[in-house]
Amino acid sequence: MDVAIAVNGLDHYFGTGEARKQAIFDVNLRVERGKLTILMGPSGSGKTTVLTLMGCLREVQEGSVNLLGTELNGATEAQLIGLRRRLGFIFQAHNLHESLTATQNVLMGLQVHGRGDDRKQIAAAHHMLALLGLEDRLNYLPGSLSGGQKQRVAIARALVSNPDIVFADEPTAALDKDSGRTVVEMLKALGQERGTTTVMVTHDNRILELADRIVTLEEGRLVKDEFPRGQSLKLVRATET
Ligand SMILES: Nc1ncnc2c1ncn2[C@@H]1O[C@H](COP(=O)(O)OP(=O)(O)OP(=O)(O)O)[C@@H](O)[C@H]1O
Repeated sequence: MDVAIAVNGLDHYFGTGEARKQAIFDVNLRVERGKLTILMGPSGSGKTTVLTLMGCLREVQEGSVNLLGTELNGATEAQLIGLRRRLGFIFQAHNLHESLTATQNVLMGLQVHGRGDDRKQIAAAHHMLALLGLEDRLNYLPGSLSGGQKQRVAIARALVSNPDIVFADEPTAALDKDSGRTVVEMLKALGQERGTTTVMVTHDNRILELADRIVTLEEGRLVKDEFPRGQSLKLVRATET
């Protein structure tokens, strides 16, 4: 398979000295390019820690994370900056700039990449907002948007740069059933059309059926790895060799 992320023997610790506590234990995972992988598990099982380790948002302490062909354990700051440019992040706390309109917030997702001229960038931002059903909210400030609308602006900001990998932590939590499903269907379509890989942490049972793969963590360990469309882990491993 075409691997976007390969995790091997990943451990992670929080705290120092006597307070040092292991949160992640020997996680091994290969994430296939263009697929939607969901991370599940009880609160405190380590989902966000694994997501942020894979997304270069936390330093890899032990084990290996190979992201888009680059090893993160021991990577230089320049390598990490280069890699982060190829990633999109959608988090629960959407961190929109309150003084910027929806369009301007989405443009932030492009300007850090320094791409294209203004007109093209604005058209891309408007297109992405329209895909998320916000065509009549382009010039609204976050303060005048609902929680679900703000979340969709954050999603547009993450996707507008056409990232190779999208890391999403509870992206549908603030959305009603239909808009939650629409967002996940969009991420799936991006996988099929552009090869975008999505890794998503969710408790939202309503979207599980859309996943290509569901990985379950418990107490920092990977305990289940399922392919809902009947493809078994064994088969995938067999085609790798
Ligand atoms: N910054 C931190 N300092 C100390 N311990 C932490 C820190 N972040 C996470 N932990 C601990 O690591 C473990 C895994 O936390 P993590 O946030 O990854 O779990 P989670 O599965 O994402 O939980 P939730 O579903 O509640 O978001 C927990 O025991 C948590 O208390």
